[in-house]
Amino acid sequence: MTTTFLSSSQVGDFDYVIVGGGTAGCVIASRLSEYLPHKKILTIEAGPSDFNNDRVLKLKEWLTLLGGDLDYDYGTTEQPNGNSHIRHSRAKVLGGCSSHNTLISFRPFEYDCQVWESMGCKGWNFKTMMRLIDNLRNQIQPVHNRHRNQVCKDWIKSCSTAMDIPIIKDFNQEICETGSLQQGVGFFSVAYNPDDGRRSSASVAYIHPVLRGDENRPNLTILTNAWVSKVNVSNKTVTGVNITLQSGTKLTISPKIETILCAGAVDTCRLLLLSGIGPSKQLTDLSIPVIHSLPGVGENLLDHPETIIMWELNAPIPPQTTMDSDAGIFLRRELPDAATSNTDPFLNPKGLPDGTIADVMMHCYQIPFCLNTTRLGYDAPLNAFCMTPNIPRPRSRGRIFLTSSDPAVKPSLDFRYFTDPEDYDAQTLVAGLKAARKIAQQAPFSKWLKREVAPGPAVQTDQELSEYGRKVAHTVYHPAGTTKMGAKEDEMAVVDPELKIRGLKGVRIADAGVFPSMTTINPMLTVLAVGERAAELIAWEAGWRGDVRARL
Ligand SMILES: Cc1cc2nc3c(=O)[nH]c(=O)nc-3n(C[C@H](O)[C@H](O)[C@H](O)COP(=O)(O)OP(=O)(O)OC[C@H]3O[C@@H](n4cnc5c(N)ncnc54)[C@H](O)[C@@H]3O)c2cc1C
Repeated sequence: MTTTFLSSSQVGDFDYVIVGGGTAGCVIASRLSEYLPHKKILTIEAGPSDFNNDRVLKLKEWLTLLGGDLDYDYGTTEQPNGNSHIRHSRAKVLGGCSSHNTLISFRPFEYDCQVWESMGCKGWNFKTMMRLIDNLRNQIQPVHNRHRNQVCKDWIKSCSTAMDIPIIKDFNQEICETGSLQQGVGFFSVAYNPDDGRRSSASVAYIHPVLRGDENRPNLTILTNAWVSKVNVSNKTVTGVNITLQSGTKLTISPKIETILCAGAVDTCRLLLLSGIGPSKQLTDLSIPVIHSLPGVGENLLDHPETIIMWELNAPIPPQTTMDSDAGIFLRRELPDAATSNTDPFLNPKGLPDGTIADVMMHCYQIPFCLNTTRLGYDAPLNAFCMTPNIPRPRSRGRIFLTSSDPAVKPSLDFRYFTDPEDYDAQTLVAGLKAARKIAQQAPFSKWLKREVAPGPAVQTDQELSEYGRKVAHTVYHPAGTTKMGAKEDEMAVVDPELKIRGLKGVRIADAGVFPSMTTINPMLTVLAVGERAAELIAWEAGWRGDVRARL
């Protein structure tokens, strides 16, 4: 059972404390309680439980959760080259963002792992990542036949013909076999149960079996509706955290062994900064005592920005779907191995060649996904189809920082969208928009289309497309990298390859914040793998020898 109550006599009972019962946090809670049955584990989640809550569990309802009571709903700072109006949804519920996202599931590319290793992330290679992902408990498969509608099928056919690229039956199988995706189109793999349309989120896959009583874990306590406000440090050792229960009661929890921070790429660094762990100048300027100087906290904010092109349809979309975004296309716009000429040493420090792996991606949306187009005056037709070109390996990077020592003030998220000096990011969107138009002219998909709504036929030149594409730019909701993993010599790294915070004992970070660079694809499976890896590393240190391959 989950609980919202903890008594003051229990504060010293636990061996491990996990902050955040989100995507990675649920994996770690489940695995640690399995691997170390004699250790007591406490998971502290700010939001409520998702157990038996169909409002959260029904995947198709995902959009209704955004901006609501289960969303931290972060804004962005002014984005001179992009869109300053983007809202960054982050879930406040057990399962974290895997409880309100679209659960599109991709394995990382071998190239992504090579770049990570080249940045000092020893042991995070493709073989290990594939082993960890093979071990995930989520139910993941390509969109079921019963959820494939005719518009989407026709779109896939037209993508294949117009761009002269293969239809991929199973993207993840392709990644396993070849290490990446080149150009191709197909239905996504999704973590869901096709029989009832419910999520196979981190909480459903890892925690619900315990809550249902199918798995017995007397050593696991899941405290919900409890906010962690501070990480406590003494003599360069994290001694635990301060929390506020739903009742308002404040407690200090002191684990016997370790604290694991899994509050996500925004909230882990928010919590660290408020605790005095981060860039000294920022903290001093805000009169927050510097407990441990770490310049990298909040830097290296990564995301997958996307833009949108929308058509009105001749007829309503047939009802079959998983969550209105069932398929996607991968393209290559740059010459082979173009990444070697990237001049930013922090993005690809060893100049690893990227061959011809995909560098443009588009999701399709079978709904009017018009959050950002209506603001510019475009209409929102009832029957609409959108393509959303995104930048798989973006070159602009931003930062998260505090503007106040008041914990109630949300941190500022400055993504610095489209600020890379080579204009690579904006050009990628332009290439995507042009490809989308080419696909729209191709039967059988073209037969469904009545008119292009946005940007509309008047917008034609590369410059016009770039301007439009950046103005309506949105996020694929993938913030990462703000407490990045890296080598000892990299002073901007926040954690080492064992996920331990530099210079502190008794603490690790395991969430999307540890990504040193962005994965080419949607990150959720990689975050789940970070959770699996963290659990192995922690359990190994405590004497678990369940999988000898777990050693670095
Ligand atoms: C709308 C949306 C759609 C997405 N779609 C996809 C997709 O289809 N495929 C994909 O691969 N990725 C997708 N993503 C991204 C993916 O879901 C995230 O990258 C991933 O889930 C992040 O996991 P995490 O463990 O880092 O953080 P989270 O899952 O966000 O977990 C953090 C947890 O910590 C809790 N927490 C935060 N602060 C505190 C605190 N102070 N005290 C206590 N608890 C706290 C939060 O409530 C939350 O439960 C999407 C994301 C969103 C928002």
